[in-house]
Amino acid sequence: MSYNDDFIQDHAGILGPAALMVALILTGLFINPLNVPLPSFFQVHDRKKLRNKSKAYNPPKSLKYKNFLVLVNPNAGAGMGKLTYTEVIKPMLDKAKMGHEVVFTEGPGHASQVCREVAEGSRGPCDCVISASGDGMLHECLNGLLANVGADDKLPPLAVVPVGSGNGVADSLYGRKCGPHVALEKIISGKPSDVDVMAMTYPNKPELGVIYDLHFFCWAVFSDHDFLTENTLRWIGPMLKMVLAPAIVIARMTWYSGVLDFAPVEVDKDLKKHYKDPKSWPESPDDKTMRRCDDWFWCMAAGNLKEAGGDLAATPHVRQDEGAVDILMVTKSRGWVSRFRGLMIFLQAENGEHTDFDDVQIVKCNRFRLKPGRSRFRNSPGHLQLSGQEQENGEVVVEVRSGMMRVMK
Ligand SMILES: Nc1ncnc2c1ncn2[C@@H]1O[C@H](COP(=O)(O)OP(=O)(O)OP(=O)(O)O)[C@@H](O)[C@H]1O
Repeated sequence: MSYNDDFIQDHAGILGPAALMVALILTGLFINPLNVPLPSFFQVHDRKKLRNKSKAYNPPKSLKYKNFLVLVNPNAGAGMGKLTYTEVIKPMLDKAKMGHEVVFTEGPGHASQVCREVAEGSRGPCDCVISASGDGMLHECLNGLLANVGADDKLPPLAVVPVGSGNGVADSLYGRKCGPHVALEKIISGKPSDVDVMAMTYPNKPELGVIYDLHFFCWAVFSDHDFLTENTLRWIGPMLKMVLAPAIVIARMTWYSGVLDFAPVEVDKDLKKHYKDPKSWPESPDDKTMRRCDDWFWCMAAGNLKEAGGDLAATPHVRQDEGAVDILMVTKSRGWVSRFRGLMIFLQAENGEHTDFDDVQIVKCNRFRLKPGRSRFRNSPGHLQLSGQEQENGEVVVEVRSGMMRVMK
């Protein structure tokens, strides 16, 4: 037996864990394949990559907007908010000679408070509010800006630099998986464009006021999915949870009873083939301008932008400024959808091709009312969400406010 063999035998108990530790550190430093949140010490590899790309940025000569407010969620996604600010946002804005104020948010509610101050004019001039975050904090910024808005108030446009786990707004505005450099480049040289806003109220709980969203309303399968990614599976990191969550919701295949009334609007001729004829549903007994879908739902969502996040083009034909949203439904009246079929719908939604399935129904509307019921076997009320943010569950009315906000793109 050689000296090496003796050494291995004597230290067998410690060598295994030590090797594992070294492997983990190397993985964290150089690869991080699961994209798990890492302490800043481990982010050397990401820092270099981001810095080099920022160095290559060549800003246009004359730029109209000068004062940006940057809100950074340091805990969004893989915890890359601060790093993205120091290695991408600050250097690129400096290169473009744009002034900016930065705020690192300290927790939920902070971004909305700052945006409220912006809307009230108590924070100085602001040409654009950039949320370096996922969809959730952008939703907060929108609600802060619109909290006390008057009809003539001129609000700064919103923009988002994607650092979250769900980046559906950035995917829709700047291109899927665009990354922070591409998004910021488009923001810096972009111009404001109108975007519709969904205004949600609770008819039985007026004290909850109005909650706004410019992206995605969901109930049933999408909100079950987002509840898993935001809560139960948050600790395993952004990449793994995005793989596990769809697998879990498809395995469970939960159906919810509910009553949906929607006010249909005309669809462009060339897009009609992707939409269901609203006359397939009866008039609502409560409102003759609406159609009623009283059914079991596996899926019910309303999208104002094409991308829901997580590489799903859930409502691929909607436009951000048409004064309407697209409702996506899978209901029992077209037959109970099997798990395999559910999986196919998820897979096809990656390219937005699910809208051509017979059991997927898409309608365009400018107002809807949802009375969510309970799930079929577990009697669970499910979840209501706006941009992945959990909302109080109950009967809701959603109205589309045409061009109520602007986004920089
Ligand atoms: N410093 C902070 N610490 C913890 N949570 C924060 C902080 N700042 C903001 N938040 C909250 O975190 C939530 C999620 O934010 P965000 O969308 O930026 O991240 P995310 O990880 O991508 O989440 P999502 O899964 O919604 O995409 C929001 O509700 C926001 O208010």
